[in-house]
Amino acid sequence: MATYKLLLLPGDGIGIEVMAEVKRLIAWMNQNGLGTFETEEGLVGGAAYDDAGVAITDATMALAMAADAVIFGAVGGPKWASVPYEARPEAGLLRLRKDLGLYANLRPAICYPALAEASSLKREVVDGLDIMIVRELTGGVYFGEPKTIVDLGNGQKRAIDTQVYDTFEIERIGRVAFELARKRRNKVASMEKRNVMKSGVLWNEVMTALHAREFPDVALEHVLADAGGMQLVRWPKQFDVIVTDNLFGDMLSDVAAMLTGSLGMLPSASLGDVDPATGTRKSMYEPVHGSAPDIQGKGIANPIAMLASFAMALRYSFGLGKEADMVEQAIAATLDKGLRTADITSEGCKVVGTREMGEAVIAEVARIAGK
Ligand SMILES: NC(=O)C1=CN([C@@H]2O[C@H](COP(=O)(O)OP(=O)(O)OC[C@H]3O[C@@H](n4cnc5c(N)ncnc54)[C@H](O)[C@@H]3O)[C@@H](O)[C@H]2O)C=CC1
Ligand SMILES: CC(C)CC(=O)C(=O)O
Ligand SMILES: [Mg+2]
Repeated sequence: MATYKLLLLPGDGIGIEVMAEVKRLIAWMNQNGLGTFETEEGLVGGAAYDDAGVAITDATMALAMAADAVIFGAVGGPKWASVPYEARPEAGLLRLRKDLGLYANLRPAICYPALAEASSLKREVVDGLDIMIVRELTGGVYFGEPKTIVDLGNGQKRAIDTQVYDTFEIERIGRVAFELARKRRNKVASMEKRNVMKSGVLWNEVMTALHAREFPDVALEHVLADAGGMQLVRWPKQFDVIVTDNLFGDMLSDVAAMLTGSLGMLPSASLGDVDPATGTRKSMYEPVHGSAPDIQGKGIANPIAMLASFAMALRYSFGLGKEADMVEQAIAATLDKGLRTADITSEGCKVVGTREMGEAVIAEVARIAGK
């Protein structure tokens, strides 16, 4: 059995708490012959800033480069509200994404049947929901230059963020979306704002050409991103794959998270190109949520997004699809039994903490694996 090298970056706040449950799962899988994983751990975000004055050190970046996959918790928090902008915790995450070339962020939003009641929307709107948001992750306004605040000298300041997209960036994320759609329900909704943004005009043009040239068998619709947000809460089941830019993808995936019951449910995979020489790709797996300062240290964070992110690592980085299915089935079975963390609780359910939920999921993996 191949040995895989994982770099674990718990980060800050509940990142550390939910990562503890992934560590428990990895240890269990190692002990029970479901995989062979070697783990190393590093600091990122506020934890790295406290230790070394930067949001991620070059040494930790080198470990990330050498790993078969990075498993990331979450960064940030009020403690670091006034650190220099370049050293803010979130800068560590952005550097990992950019330097590892992780341009494709897959954010599946699946509403587990047991959780249809936990959504703020009506059961029939979310029951059976299964959509995939494909967010461009290394371009757009989060990275474009100039990015600055200038003093205008008259008591006013001007903040500048720049939205930049080149054809190749739109094409490669489009390709990821169309290829995923072919394995799903064969539908792509491309979301931009061509009515007010030049980047939206180019996005639309490139997606249309790519579709005609390489993916005419997939249904493509163009949706203005604001209307897309509205449609996501009106009737989300109309969508299969949504492809969009970095900023809109960030926002729309938080919206989609609430369809599934909680931000604590949404996993993600961030992928780079496959290296033709080795057949491998750089990758990082992280929950969609942040460090949740409002609940940190209470032991009540939902570890499911983090555990499901690890399941995505099994599937997308290690070809362990069967094991990934087991973890996902174990999550569903745990929810079916009525166990809930506080963020997804509903009447008649048993509220448990982070650790109890992690242990319950592992117990279900063991049952499914016959161990
Ligand atoms: N990938 C990352 O590391 C991200 C980091 N952040 C950072 O996290 C910090 C807090 O940001 P917020 O806007 O509060 O977003 P957040 O995602 O941390 O929290 C939003 C709300 O969702 C709840 N929540 C999130 N994850 C949960 C979980 N697993 N279980 C139960 N409840 C959960 C929180 O308690 C909070 O009420 C900020 O510094 C922000 O920049 C935000 C988003 C992503
Ligand atoms: C840099 C991150 C904090 C941005 C974000 O919210 C996300 O990627 O989900
Ligand atoms: Mg976000």
